[in-house]
Amino acid sequence: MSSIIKLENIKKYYLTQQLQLLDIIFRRKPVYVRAMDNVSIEVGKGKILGIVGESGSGKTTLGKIVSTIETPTDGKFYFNEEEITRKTIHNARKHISMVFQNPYTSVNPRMKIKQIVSEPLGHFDMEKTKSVISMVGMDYDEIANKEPKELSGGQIQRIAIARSLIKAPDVLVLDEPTSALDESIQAQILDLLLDIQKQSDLTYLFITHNMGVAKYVADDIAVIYAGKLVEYGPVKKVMETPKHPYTQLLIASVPDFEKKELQSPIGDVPSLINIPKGCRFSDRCPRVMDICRQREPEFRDVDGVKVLCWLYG
Ligand SMILES: Nc1ncnc2c1ncn2[C@@H]1O[C@H](COP(=O)(O)OP(=O)(O)OP(=O)(O)O)[C@@H](O)[C@H]1O
Repeated sequence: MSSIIKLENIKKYYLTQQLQLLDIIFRRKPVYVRAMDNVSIEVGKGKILGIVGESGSGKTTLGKIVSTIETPTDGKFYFNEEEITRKTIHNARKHISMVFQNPYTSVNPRMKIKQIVSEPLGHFDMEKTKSVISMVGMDYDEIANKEPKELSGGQIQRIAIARSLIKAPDVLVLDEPTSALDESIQAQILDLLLDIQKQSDLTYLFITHNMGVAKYVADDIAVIYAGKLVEYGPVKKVMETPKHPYTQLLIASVPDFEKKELQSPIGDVPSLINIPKGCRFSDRCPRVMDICRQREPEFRDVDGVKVLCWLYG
């Protein structure tokens, strides 16, 4: 399978504060947030990769790197098997688009809907604007001259999706595209996204904190914890026999008939400034062993799924 997106050992470290003159004089070391550490993933054309993890685990950082909004601190990123460098980034940008979580903050409230949708083109193109607005199930004549405040959250998210499609991208990075919406609307938007993906043979990186949503949409799942990929493989295998204790906790938190709402696993993602020694999940892991607090595990292939856990040697 040839990949359209490939990340190799990607790191993203954010400086917590710019060093001031006094810091330099007193030789204070810069402090970094290690939002992403050695992440490698690969997505085939026309596939959906679900990126799952709790708040603060680094999902948006990964999405921003893939959509070229952020540059990695280290590692390699290939688009259509061509490495992204300063020279090639402009070409990749034309083919990758991102949809953000909050529809109200992702569009300019003072613009008309037709301007919002056509803005990425740099000029107004009525045919293209009409076409993408119809792709998201809306009527151009009805909404073109309206402002965002006249639309519901679900309608604005449809507009944000139309806007992301206007340059006919090959890849969409969808960052929690339904989390800010009412439950009844969430399913409609998920189905719309799946229809568009099939019609246009798009590739999706679908970021979500909800394993249930990932199961519904994705071909493969990448589970991220504290900036590290901890489990990565085909959705069926990951959902049916989750290997990593963190993946098991995430799956247990999905609502079912007894549990009506998504419940966060107990505890918090550790600070990404003072990373704990050994496995980053060891403080919360129900199956922790001595070695987990001493040394970081390495990836193992277990039944076609990559797992970062000492339980598997
Ligand atoms: N520009 C930045 N400067 C400093 N730290 C940042 C920056 N962007 C993200 N971070 C930090 O990186 C870590 C990962 O953040 P990220 O937004 O990628 O996580 P997330 O899994 O998407 O969480 P959420 O679902 O809450 O958005 C967090 O600790 C966050 O505070």
